[in-house]
Amino acid sequence: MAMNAESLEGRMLFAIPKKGRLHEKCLSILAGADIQFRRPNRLDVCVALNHPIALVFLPASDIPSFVGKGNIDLGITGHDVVLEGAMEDFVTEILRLNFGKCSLQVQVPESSPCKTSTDLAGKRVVTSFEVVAARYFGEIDDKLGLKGEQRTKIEYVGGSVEAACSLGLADGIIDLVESGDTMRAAGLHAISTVLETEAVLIKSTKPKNPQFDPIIEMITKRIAGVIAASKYVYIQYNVERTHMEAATRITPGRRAATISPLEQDNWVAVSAMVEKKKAAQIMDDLGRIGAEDLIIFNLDNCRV
Ligand SMILES: Nc1ncnc2c1ncn2[C@@H]1O[C@H](COP(=O)(O)OP(=O)(O)OP(=O)(O)O)[C@@H](O)[C@H]1O
Ligand SMILES: O=P(O)(O)OC[C@H]1O[C@H](OP(=O)(O)OP(=O)(O)O)[C@H](O)[C@@H]1O
Repeated sequence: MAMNAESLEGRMLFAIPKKGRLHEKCLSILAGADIQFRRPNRLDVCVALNHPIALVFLPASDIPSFVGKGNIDLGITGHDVVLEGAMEDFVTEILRLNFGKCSLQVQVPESSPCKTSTDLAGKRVVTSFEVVAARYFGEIDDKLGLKGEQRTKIEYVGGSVEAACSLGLADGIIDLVESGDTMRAAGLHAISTVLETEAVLIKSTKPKNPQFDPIIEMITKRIAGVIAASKYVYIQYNVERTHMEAATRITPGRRAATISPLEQDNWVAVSAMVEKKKAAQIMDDLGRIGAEDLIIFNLDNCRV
């Protein structure tokens, strides 16, 4: 189906990274929020089948400026990408999405004498994040009173940043680190963290189309539910009434734990949402205070 301005009339435009690290997760968020679409091969704009929304598939790095300028109403990208696009005053990060988590770090060869970013000041730094890097080293250079040629030389490369030191192009780099595998394989180590990032849902600070506020709010709530459902599990267990207080200290729930009496005297059933990453530890702790019949349920979706 060819897309024209008419078919987009009255539709809230929602930008999604078209490829790269964030793409797949965004598709599962759209599915979880029940935004249905059929994307014809190679087409970057497609209308949702069940909402007045059009999805626009764009490079993650272009999304902040489109949203910031108001050409697109809503978008998903990385927090790092917002900062690199210098768009933090033009977009509002309405939700953290709990994926695409990594850190932007200053790295040097294992053998480098530079132990801190200050040691690296004045030298050559290669990065794909030239805006963030210039700001970061600009402040250090200012503090050290470095002028002109003495200041840190930031050079942009589009990818394979980790190769720059071994190629003799740089004394250090600024690049994203998740597991650290890329950094270690290149014989580098981190000497400082410039920022922590994760995927974010963004809208314009000054929306051009305020008529879309209600649908943006609805989609935001749905996505928040999808994220919470992936972050939390539901735990249910039985415990003697005398241990109830200790038990609810371990599983206080988001608002409060649900406690129901059991037919068996002096026993209660407790259920509560707990963070998925803490679930194993919580089960150990509950076992220690005598909780029994522990069951963990995954959540498909929720509103919290
Ligand atoms: N290793 C990683 N772990 C987690 N998130 C990451 C990682 N690398 C990148 N990201 C996040 O994904 C965003 C986009 O990174 P990615 O490398 O996929 O983009 P891209 O370079 O625009 O894509 P492509 O290389 O396909 O053009 C980053 O800005 C960051 O927010
Ligand atoms: O710490 P790690 O888990 O190794 O991840 C970090 C790597 O991931 C990203 O690159 P990506 O693999 O997306 O490729 P790119 O260099 O083409 O962006 C980033 O630029 C690092 O190189």
